[in-house]
Amino acid sequence: MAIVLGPNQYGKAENRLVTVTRDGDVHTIKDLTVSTSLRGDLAETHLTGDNAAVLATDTQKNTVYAFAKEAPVGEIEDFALRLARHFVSSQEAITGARVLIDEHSWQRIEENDHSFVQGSNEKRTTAVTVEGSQAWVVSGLKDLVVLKSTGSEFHGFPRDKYTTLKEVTDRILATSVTARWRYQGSGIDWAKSFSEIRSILLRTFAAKHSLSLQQTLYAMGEAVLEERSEVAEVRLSMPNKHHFVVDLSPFGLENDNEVFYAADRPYGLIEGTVLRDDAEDPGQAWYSLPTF
Ligand SMILES: O=c1[nH]c(=O)c2[nH]c(=O)[nH]c2[nH]1
Repeated sequence: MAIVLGPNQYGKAENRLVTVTRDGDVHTIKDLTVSTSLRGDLAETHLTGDNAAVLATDTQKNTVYAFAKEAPVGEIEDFALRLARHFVSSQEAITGARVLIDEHSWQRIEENDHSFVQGSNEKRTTAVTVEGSQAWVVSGLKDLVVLKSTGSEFHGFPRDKYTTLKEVTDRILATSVTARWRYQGSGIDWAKSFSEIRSILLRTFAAKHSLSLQQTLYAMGEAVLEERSEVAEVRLSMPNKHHFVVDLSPFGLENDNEVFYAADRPYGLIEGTVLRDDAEDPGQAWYSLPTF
């Protein structure tokens, strides 16, 4: 029996980067959390502590900030691609790089040129992987919280001796959507694609009469694939943010689906992938991202 080093990567996680771009007096800000990780011939540092191949995580952090100055950050996908390609092309030992970026939202305060209010907690995301000359872009969003106050039912599930859940034909359906979609093809307008996919997800959540959150999840992924040819695969993670009808009968009151207890845990966690059956195999890079 021999003990060997398995897959490994290293980098600087969650660099907080804010840029201010000035067009005369009008400022624009970008607020990003950038994580880098590198892979390659890194056995020596693990086995002997020889760091000749180790581009320090501190250097990776500095590169993120320097790149933000040297050229406009632009769309997060382009910034991530630039960084990942730089690490792979400039370091002989490094054969692969992954750059994850979350973009936090700020909105301009009224007509003010340089004051902003933080938007919701929703983030736009990207995960770019470069291996040699190949690149994969998986973009998405997280913490997109949505609720519909009707148009949702849940019944027909098995009843065993532990089942207490009532069947319902009208309930609140609420979730916090994490979506990741894998791009295929080239020449993609990242900003336009993002905003159209986001509105497809919202529109489908709202319009689809739901018999289960699973059905809603599939419909949301299916709609993205039907409308956006640049997307090969969509992964969705959707916690069921339960809203329980409060029993008001002890107070002699009838609750006609009007008063709810919004539970924060435990929550049902519904996760799934919707894909084209002829999508090209993305290889290891996609599969080694977090599954959902
Ligand atoms: O849409 C739902 N899917 C479930 O799997 C489930 N399970 C549950 O208790 N409530 C719900 N709702």
